[in-house]
Amino acid sequence: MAAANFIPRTSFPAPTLPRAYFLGHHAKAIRKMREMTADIDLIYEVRDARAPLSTRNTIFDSIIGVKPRVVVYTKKDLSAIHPEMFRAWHPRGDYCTVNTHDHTSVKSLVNLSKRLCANRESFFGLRVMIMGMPNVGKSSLLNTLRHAGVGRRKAAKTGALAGVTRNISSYVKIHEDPDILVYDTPGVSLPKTIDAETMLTLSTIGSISVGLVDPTIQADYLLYQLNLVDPSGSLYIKYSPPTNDIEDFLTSYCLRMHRLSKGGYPDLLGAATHWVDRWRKGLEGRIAFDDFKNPSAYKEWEAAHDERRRKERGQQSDQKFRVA
Ligand SMILES: Nc1nc2c(ncn2[C@@H]2O[C@H](COP(=O)(O)OP(=O)(O)OP(=O)(O)O)[C@@H](O)[C@H]2O)c(=O)[nH]1
Repeated sequence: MAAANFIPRTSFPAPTLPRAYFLGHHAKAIRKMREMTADIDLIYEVRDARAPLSTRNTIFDSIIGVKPRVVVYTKKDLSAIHPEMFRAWHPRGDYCTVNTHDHTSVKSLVNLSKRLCANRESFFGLRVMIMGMPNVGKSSLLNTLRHAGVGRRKAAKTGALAGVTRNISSYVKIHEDPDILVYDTPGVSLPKTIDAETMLTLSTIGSISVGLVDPTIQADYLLYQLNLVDPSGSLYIKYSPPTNDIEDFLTSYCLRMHRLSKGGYPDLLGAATHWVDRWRKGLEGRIAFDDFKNPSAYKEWEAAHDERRRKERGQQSDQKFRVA
């Protein structure tokens, strides 16, 4: 189809998807977090800056209660969301955006933590617990804080796949004078049914287990999102002309990237995995899910978004959904 005539899809047909990703160690972690929070002074609630709403887990609200919390948006180097959006969402300033691969970007988090807990007296120092969905970068954050604060090496194992951390860590000192002690926790997903759009977003950014959602569906959802951002197809033009057809796109991608199977046929599944992974790693540019427009629209959008999800949960038989 000629680029000038190209019209992107305005809705994505809800595919048949698993609507939950809640494992035994998630439930165990929640129980343990509830037990431990009485002795915790501050929570770092970690979300992915590419999908700030989809990686917000409301179960944490009930665990955290009235404890001070800083929302930490990781992967800011991969996110296309304007910093103003985060500022508009957190007018009290109790958040920060970080790239956990950059030690300088976590310093503001330490300063904010000291400020938030300035008037408390404790023999133990400031005790912080990190919480967040799987694969959002919690362990990477801990390691970077430790390196920036006390110059020590990696304390927690990290990995590109969801579910690397399985148990709550013992505390790790990330700052001296005042002492700041941090506990890492396993990524926890939503214990209830997840709406289709959130499930697609979480799987495309890698926050649920590989294999739960077909890579071709992830690639199709990515193509749909990229076409919404730029209908000229510029975000993937080096592989294919603008298209709404994932098979056409993946076939062009295979030819361009020489991804052919033994008989010379395009390896569509391999291409889907490869392309999505390149976006996850930032090799194709920055990306944003959860559809952000401008700061003033943010609050209304968030309310509409939550309402839509509530409705969708009530009408699970719906075959189609629209992105706001
Ligand atoms: N580009 C970029 N990658 C990041 C950032 N933070 C984490 N990552 C990568 O994201 C992946 C997941 O990071 P982890 O720290 O293991 O995530 P986690 O939240 O501890 O994961 P779970 O063990 O599933 O709970 C790793 O490949 C990290 O290198 C970031 O700020 N920028």
